[in-house]
Amino acid sequence: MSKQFTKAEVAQHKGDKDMYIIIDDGVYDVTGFVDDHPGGAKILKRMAGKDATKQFWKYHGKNVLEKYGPKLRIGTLKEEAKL
Ligand code: HEM
Repeated sequence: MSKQFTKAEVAQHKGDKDMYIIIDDGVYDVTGFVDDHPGGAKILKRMAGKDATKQFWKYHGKNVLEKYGPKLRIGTLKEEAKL
């Protein structure tokens, strides 16, 4: 079973050497990828620790996640009670 993260846990990983982002229900470690990102490091760093679902699907298709997802995905977003 893949590791589960809360949004609060992901939010702690927003440093240059420790960078997670959320896309849909997946948590991705983009630390080693950020400098290779074809869209630039800056735009990706701005989403560090956050839910980048909307931004991701605005600029990329499913094929991008199929290609890079397996290498970068480290777990799943934990379902949290909605108040
Ligand atoms: C796991 C996360 C991500 C991966 C694997 C990824 C990967 C890529 C790839 C492969 C491309 C080139 C696309 C192509 O050649 O068609 C690209 C372009 C781009 N990405 Fe990302 N990306 C990620 C996250 C993000 C996020 C969160 C943003 C926005 C905040 C972003 C913004 C962009 C932009 C603006 C481009 C350039 C689009 C263009 O030239 O038309 N990316 N990305």
